[in-house]
This record gives sequence, structure tokens and C-alpha cells, in this order.
Amino acid sequence: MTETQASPLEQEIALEQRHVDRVYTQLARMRESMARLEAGGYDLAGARVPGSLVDRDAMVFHAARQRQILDAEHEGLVFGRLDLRELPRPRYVGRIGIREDGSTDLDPQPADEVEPLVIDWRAPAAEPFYRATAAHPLGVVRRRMIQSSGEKVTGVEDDLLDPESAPPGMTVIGDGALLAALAKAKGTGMRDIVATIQQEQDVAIRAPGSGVTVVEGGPGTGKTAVALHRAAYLLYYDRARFAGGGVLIVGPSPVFVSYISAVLPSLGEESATLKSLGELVEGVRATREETAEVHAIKGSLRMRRVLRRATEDAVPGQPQGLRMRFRGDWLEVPARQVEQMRRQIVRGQRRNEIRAKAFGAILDTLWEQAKSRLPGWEQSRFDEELTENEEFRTFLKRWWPRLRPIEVLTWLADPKRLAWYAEGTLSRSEQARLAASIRPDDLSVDDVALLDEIDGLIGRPPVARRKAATGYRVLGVRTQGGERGLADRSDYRDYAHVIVDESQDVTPMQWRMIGRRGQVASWTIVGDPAQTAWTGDATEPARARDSALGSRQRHAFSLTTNYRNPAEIFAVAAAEIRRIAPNLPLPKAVRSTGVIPVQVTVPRNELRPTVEAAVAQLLDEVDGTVGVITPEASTRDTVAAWLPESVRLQVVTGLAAKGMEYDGVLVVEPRRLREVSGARTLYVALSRATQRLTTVELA
Ligand SMILES: Nc1ncnc2c1ncn2[C@@H]1O[C@H](COP(=O)(O)OP(=O)(O)OP(=O)(O)O)[C@@H](O)[C@H]1O
Repeated sequence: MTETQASPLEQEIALEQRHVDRVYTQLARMRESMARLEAGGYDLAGARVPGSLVDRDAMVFHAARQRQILDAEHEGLVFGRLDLRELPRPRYVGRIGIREDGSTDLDPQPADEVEPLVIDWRAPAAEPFYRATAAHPLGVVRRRMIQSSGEKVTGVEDDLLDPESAPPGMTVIGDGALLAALAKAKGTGMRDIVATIQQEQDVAIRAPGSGVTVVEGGPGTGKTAVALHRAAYLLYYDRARFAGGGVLIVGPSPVFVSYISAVLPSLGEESATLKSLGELVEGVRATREETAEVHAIKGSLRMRRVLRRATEDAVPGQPQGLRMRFRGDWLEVPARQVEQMRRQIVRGQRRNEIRAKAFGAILDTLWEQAKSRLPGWEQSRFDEELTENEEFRTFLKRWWPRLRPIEVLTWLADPKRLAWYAEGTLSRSEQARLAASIRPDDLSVDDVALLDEIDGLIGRPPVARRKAATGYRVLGVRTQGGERGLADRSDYRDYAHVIVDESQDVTPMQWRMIGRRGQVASWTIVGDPAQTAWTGDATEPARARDSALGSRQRHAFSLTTNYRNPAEIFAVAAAEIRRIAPNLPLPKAVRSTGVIPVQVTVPRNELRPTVEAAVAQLLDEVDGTVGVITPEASTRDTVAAWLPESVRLQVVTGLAAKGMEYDGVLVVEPRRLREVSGARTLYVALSRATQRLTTVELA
């Protein structure tokens, strides 16, 4: 086919293909030269030239980082083009920046004067691609989205923003790149949205990297997408600060974390740490959800007092005093005195950090008894001999053991102990619920924040050092004077930026846990208050959040368009939230499919065949994923057993559906879901589908 016979679309595709080909050719060249550079770095190390190691490290690091970026999956490497009024050549926007001279945006001194082959979407020069509108074209005459499959251009979609400045004959093709992107079937993971970020989202993504950025918006408005693209933006904008200090992204559940885990790598960023609320403490991975009542107790700030009292209590089986023979004489500290000393020493202190002090206090007491019988002795000799005595060591270990947070948490399962800790703080029935919910072998997500709180209260023993200038030796532990800060701990990293997704469901105790990890961080907090499942004291979450954030300056953004649900589906979800919040402003669904959601009511004995048939139909109707959302864990397991195994199918509880998205959704027993987790969680469940929604209710 000759160019004259080609349609305008085909001609434009061919035109863009030529540019995209140049980009890929350059990319291939750069890959080769990076591989050579990396190898060169290693050769330099082999040569053992003085100073060469520093050069080698810098060179290898730089080359390796470049190669990692160049090697990333570059589906749709170039996705945008701007024809600007002031620029003779078009400007191309893509996933990474590439220049004809072979430099990328990562190079410290890029050759700025040359218009790059493609600029990184995060660069300031790319901003008009996302921000320009017909009312404010920002110098953009035509904005073009380029669709590709691998290296092949498959389509273009144009917006003519400034018709008056358009040169004669400028072709303008199609509309609806966004709608086309939204209608695509979903894979099992979330995808990036670089090609179609909308203006209000872009403003939040590029908000200043300091202080606190708060992004709110209803279901499907792209809050999670914004949070993740913002992480990529911050890493680009100040890599030394954010990659060095680390970016922590906290989501509600492991299912959610796995759902979003591919987005940053697809943007060429691997360095952020993604964790669910049940995984923030090292070595723990909790997924069990508590009932709403227990969640409200364990999440409440009242737990601080309960835990403080627990951490000041005697350990079970504490020795009843000390009585031992030393050099033929009796040494004795009676039970009451032992306990009195313990209480005095422990008050307001982190008990694991002051073991040496406690041991020293006992030694001092015994020395007072013994010294008149040991003429010519120094206390140091007495201390040394006594601390080598097995009986004495056993006493100390039982009196002041090194405690682990899980042990203290376990004490709460004992109703008598708990009654003492919680007196005046929790009601009798709350105490009973709390005690019954402690299962050390099967931790719940809420337990993790309690463990972290306990960890902060009891501290950790100072690291034993062989040679310390000061301090005295007791059982091989040396005190170092001042207390160790929280930042010393391996899992209390001082992140440079903390992103909290689904923030409306972070409990007050969880805010404290996250706050400990972001003491010097800037923050991004995204959420939707209307979707919260919190049934405890309504003022506490904001209070705890504010104290985690301190006086940092806040920047607030709100998102108003629902990109996920067709209008027909969002209408069902909206009706649910309207029951309890009739005046709540809701986002506007951007598209409509004409497909009305299916609502079925059946007697209990028909539940199973109805669910099976509905799921089969959904799997048939959509190309992507199907989510089955049930009221609680027990129904989830029952329903999951009815259904076939499929990578396209996921069965979750209403709470675990937070933040998730499926092409087809079946909500099982919505009324019961509302009873168990509240209307707001049912609202979440009803707003998960991109194409089809079915509900099955019991008659
Ligand atoms: N600008 C956009 N272009 C294309 N897709 C978008 C855009 N913004 C959002 N989306 C898509 O809309 C869906 C919803 O986005 P996301 O999950 O980030 O919303 P959310 O506000 O976090 O939702 P919720 O609060 O309901 O969990 C996702 O599939 C996302 O990829």
C-alpha cells in the first residue's frame, strides 16, 4: 500500500512508528554501551590502581542503575506527543527520557540544549501533557496519545487544544484514549496509568516532596494510582533523598499489596518498600481480621494505658525473693523487697534496656549485707564472684528476663492479669472480648500494632560490646548510659517518605506504629473517609494521625472522577452510602456501559448453585478478573470451596476487598456484610467492579 492510499490514521501511525523506531534503536545502543561500561568498571577494579575502587564503585553503580532502567519492560515506551506553539519539533513523552547523544534523565549533566528523543513523564517539561486543557492549553496545540503493542505503534488519539494555533493540515484523530484504557480487561495486578494521568491527579502526583500531601476522593478516583505514581515521581525528582532514605508504602492487606506490587517496577522503580499493616513489624506476617468489636478495642488509644501497665508487671513465675549461701554466709532479699525494687526501677523505663541497672541494684543490696563479713574486699570482686554463681544467675534471669513483645501480649489472655491492666480503661465485656481474642500462634493484623507498641515500651537490650570506655560489667552486659533511640532498630527505618493508602482504615494504634517509622519523613496519605470500617471512638483516628504527622505542613487534594465503575454499577454503590450519608458528595463515573447490575434473591438452600452459576457467568462475560466478596472469613472459606480454582478468580471478605478491583464482582449476602462490617464496607464491596456486578441475597 502506498502512502497516498493510506488512511489519515495509518499515515499518522506510520509517522509515529518512525520516531518510535529511532527511540528503540537508541535504546539498544545505550544498553550495549552500559554493558560495556559496567564491564569496564569491573576491569578497573581488577587493575588495583590506587583510587580505582571509588571510581569503579561509582561507575558500576551508575551503569547498573542505568541498565536496570533500560532493561525494564518498556511496553509503550513512548506514549505521548505534544505539538507546542513555541517549539518547531514535537516533544515526545515516555516512561524514561532518552537523548540522541545517548544520555538519559539519570545522567548528572544531560545535554540540555538538545530536545530529547523522548522525555521522562516525570520531568517538568512533560507536565503540559497532563495539565493542558482547551481552556488553558499551556502552549500545547495538539496532545497526542500513542498506543503501542511492544515496539509497534497501533493507534493514536488526539486532543486539539488550541485550534487557532494549529498549522494548516494538522491531522486530529479520534478521541477517548482514556475511555479505551478504562474499558480494557484487568489482569491480576494493577497497571500503571502514565499515559492517561488526568489533570487533577497530576497535580497531586507532583505536589511538593515535603510536608504531608493528603489526597481524598471517592471509590475509583485513582487514589492508589496517584500514590504509586507519586512514589515514582519523588524518586525521580530527588533520587538521593528518597531512594537513599527509602520510601515506605503501607496498604491494608497482603492481597492488596500483591495487587499493586507491579506498578512501580513497571515505572522502572524497584526501590520502594511495600508492606501491609500486618507486616510492619519484622518477622511477623499477620492476616487474620478481628471482629469489628475487637478491632475497635485493639485499635483504640486506650490500649496504650493497658499495655503500659502490662509492661510494668512482674513476669509470671517471678522468684519469691532471693536466699542463697555465699562464702558460708546467707544472703537474702525477701519477696516483698524484691518486688518493691522491681516496681521502683521499672517505672517509666524500658525494662529490657535497664536490665544491667536492675542487676546492679540487687548486687548493691547484697553487698551492703555482705561487706562487713568480707574485710579487704572491693565491691567489684564481690560482684564478679556473685555473677558467676549459677544460683544467682538463675534468680536474675527469672526476675528480670529479657522480654519479647509477644510474651507481654500473651499476658493479656489471662483474665486476671488483664483485669488489673485494664481496670478503669476497658469495660468488663471489652476485657472479656480482648482476652478471648489473644492467640499468640495466630496473630491478627491488629495485634501487630500492639506488638510494636509493647516493643517501644520495653525496648531492647543494649548490644553487648567487648570494650567500652565506661559502664560496668554485669553478666556480660555493659550499660552505655543514655537510652537508645527508636531509630536504632532494624525495622524502625527512618524512611524519607511514607505513603499510607486506604488511610481511612488505619486504626489509632496503627497510626502510632506507622508514625514510628516516619519520624523524619515527608508523607502522602490517601483515603476516603466514607469507606472506613472503624466503629470505635470517631475522634481517635484523626488525633492519632495528627500526632504521627506533627506540625508538618499539609497540602490537600481531592479527586472527583470515578474511573473504575461504569455509572450503572456506581449507582448501586451510591445508593448504599446514601442510606447513611445522604449529602455526601460522590465522584462522577466517567463512563457508562448500559449493562445493569444483576440483583438476585434466593432461599438459603439455593445459595450454592446460584453462586456457582453467577460466578461461571461472570467468568464468561469478562476477559479479566472476577472477585467474589463475602461477609466474613467463614463464608469466604465456604464459598471458595464451591468454586473452581482459577487465576482469574479471587474470593475475599468485605474487609479484604478494600482497595481491590475486579472486572466482574459477585457480592454474596450483602445484607449480612452490612451487619458484620457496616454499610461503609458494603459500599466498598459494591464499588469494586469495572464491568459487571451481581449481588446474591438470601430471601
Ligand atoms: N487517569 C487514569 N487513567 C486510566 N486509568 C485510571 C486513571 N485513574 C484511575 N484509573 C484506574 O481506575 C481504577 C481505580 O483506581 P484506584 O484503584 O487508584 O482508585 P482508588 O481511588 O484508590 O479507589 P478505591 O478508593 O475505591 O479503592 C484503576 O483501575 C486505575 O488504574
